[in-house]
Amino acid sequence: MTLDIQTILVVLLANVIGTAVALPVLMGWRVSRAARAFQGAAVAQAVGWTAFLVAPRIGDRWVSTLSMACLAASFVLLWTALDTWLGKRRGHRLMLALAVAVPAGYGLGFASYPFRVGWSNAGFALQLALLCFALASPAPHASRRWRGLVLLCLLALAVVTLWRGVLGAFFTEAYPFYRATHPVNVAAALLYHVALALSTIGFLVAWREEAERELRVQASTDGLTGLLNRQAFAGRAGDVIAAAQRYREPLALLMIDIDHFKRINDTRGHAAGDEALRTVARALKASARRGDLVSRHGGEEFCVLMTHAGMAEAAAFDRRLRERLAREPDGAPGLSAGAATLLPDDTLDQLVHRADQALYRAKAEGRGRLVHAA
Ligand SMILES: Nc1nc2c(ncn2[C@@H]2O[C@H](COP(=O)(O)OP(=O)(O)OP(=O)(O)O)[C@@H](O)[C@H]2O)c(=O)[nH]1
Repeated sequence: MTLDIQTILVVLLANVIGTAVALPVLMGWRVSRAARAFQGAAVAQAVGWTAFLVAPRIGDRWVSTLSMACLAASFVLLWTALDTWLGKRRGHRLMLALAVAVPAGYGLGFASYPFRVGWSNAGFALQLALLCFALASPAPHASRRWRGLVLLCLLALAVVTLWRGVLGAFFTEAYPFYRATHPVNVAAALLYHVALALSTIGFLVAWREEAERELRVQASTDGLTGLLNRQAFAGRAGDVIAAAQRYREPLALLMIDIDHFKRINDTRGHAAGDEALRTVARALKASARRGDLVSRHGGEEFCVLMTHAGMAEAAAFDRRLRERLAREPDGAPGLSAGAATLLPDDTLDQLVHRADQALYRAKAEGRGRLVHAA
């Protein structure tokens, strides 16, 4: 059986264009930044391949150069998607530099066949290697399966691309034009088919994983302030309390309530009330240490569970919080707070109840203060 490279390339083009059109149709337009970058990469590939395959017919150096620019840009877009899905990746500048250098060198050195083939393929191989590096670098939140699949596809493409570049640059006599039926051309085109299908599946799984992560975050946070919601707080606080009791470590809980919050709503409107809640939430987050749990307990009440902390640390937190709010340029509401420390047999509810009683006393004693539970 002989494989006709012309036919493979036409089918490949149909495949690439079909993928570029199908992705936004299936995924929708209103997707995350990473998913949009992935869709953009598919479009850039489709435009790049179309230009690449029609260029020799028009005999146009600039159409070929445009195709190089599109293909190089598609790798940048894939890198951007990975940078979001996997967490900050290294190599961004090099990726961008290659996306400029590949088409620029190709266009300027177009007259020399060995140079342009060697240059562009070496550049693409390097971009693919950078994508592989991004996939292989640690990413604790992402599944290894889709990363492994995409990594395998891109690594194989990098090897074939480099192989093609070396042949074109240094063994030009033995390596004919990419549309001639040559083993490396057939292998590259077939591999591209498989890699396109498998890596598209891999990227779609990455997108689903992102959506699941987003849902988990939404389910555990308060929409207005971005703090933990009451339910998520209770789940995590239970573990923190159990650990503190096992290792006999001190733990403090602060219940904080905005003073006369109803007045803010009534006099300045609901939007001003919401802004006051966000201001307090920001100050709480900024005043907390790593490991402390900060939640919106409901309405205008907040809760902070401080690890390795007793009454002195709770008082220091309260002071830091008030100082921070006093520095707010647009002013900030007053707060009342109640603090309680963990007893050996406490449950979360008992701890919260004591802090709540202290908060109640703070309100009764005139507001704007911290009261420690007895
Ligand atoms: N803007 C806004 N208001 C809220 C939100 N949740 C609860 N509230 C309002 O918060 C107000 C709480 O009022 P109160 O419980 O009387 O408390 P307060 O006015 O702060 O009085 P003290 O706690 O005694 O100082 C109510 O008017 C609620 O409608 C919210 O998400 N946004």
